[in-house]
Amino acid sequence: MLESRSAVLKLMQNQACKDRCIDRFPPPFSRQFTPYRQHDFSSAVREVCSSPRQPLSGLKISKAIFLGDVAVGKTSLVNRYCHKVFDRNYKATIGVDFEVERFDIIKIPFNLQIWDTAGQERFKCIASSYYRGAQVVAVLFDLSNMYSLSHCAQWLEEALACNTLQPIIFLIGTKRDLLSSSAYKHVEEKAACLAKQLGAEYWAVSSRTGDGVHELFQRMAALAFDMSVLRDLNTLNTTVSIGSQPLSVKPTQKKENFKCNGLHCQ
Ligand SMILES: Nc1nc2c(ncn2[C@@H]2O[C@H](COP(=O)(O)OP(=O)(O)OP(=O)(O)O)[C@@H](O)[C@H]2O)c(=O)[nH]1
Repeated sequence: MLESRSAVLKLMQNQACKDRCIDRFPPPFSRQFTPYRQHDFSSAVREVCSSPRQPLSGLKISKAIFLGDVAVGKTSLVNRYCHKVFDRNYKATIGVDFEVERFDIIKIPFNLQIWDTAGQERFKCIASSYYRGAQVVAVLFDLSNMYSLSHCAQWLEEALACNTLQPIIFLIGTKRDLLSSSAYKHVEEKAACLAKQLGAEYWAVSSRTGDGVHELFQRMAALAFDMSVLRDLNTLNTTVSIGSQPLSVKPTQKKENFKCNGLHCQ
């Protein structure tokens, strides 16, 4: 009995490790809908992380903020990923909620702080006081509510106004399960165009079914980690010596425009 219980525990631990250990760079939702075109961690990051004398100090932490209109599904997305649950009932977030997810990225411990903010106008000034220092800005909209898409630029503008360094930006369509394939395609065209204008990576997910959720967070963590290590290296020096080989540090994340697939962006 005890043996089988510890076997189950071990299995669960292995699964948790598999979920949170990232060695390969996770792909975007679509290669067309991202300004982040790299296929792997930056070579400087791989090199410094595999060195026994890696100069990175302390635990790596990045802050991700989740923004968007009321009831678009911010809390549901965070809860689906962090606690593997989905609640049909709506409970408004008051101010902000906070979660920390621990990853092992190319064998380096990394914490992603997830700040789930309130969409309701009356809590906005509390929520916006948490925007500062975000390395990731995730703007969410409800795929079944085009109004929520039209407010995304405003949400992003407010987040960027509080941050001096350029964050990694995601535009995330939620509640994918509520749309038929053809209805979804129509929304995707508009959302992908907006993502391009905002310099954001586009994703569509469902917290109810879990579709795309794990992949999204893996991608978010990997991009945030890569950027964070590059920034550390830049601050340490523009050149870090590993053994006798000097390691050149590239500038932070290069952003490129992505194809809009022949669509008209309005
Ligand atoms: N069908 C479906 N419903 C969803 C999904 N995600 C969220 N919901 C529902 O949408 C409603 C709002 O979800 P929340 O996660 O509370 O929304 P929120 O953006 O955190 O809301 P605020 O805290 O007020 O800003 C709830 O009733 C959820 O059950 C989804 O993927 N599919």
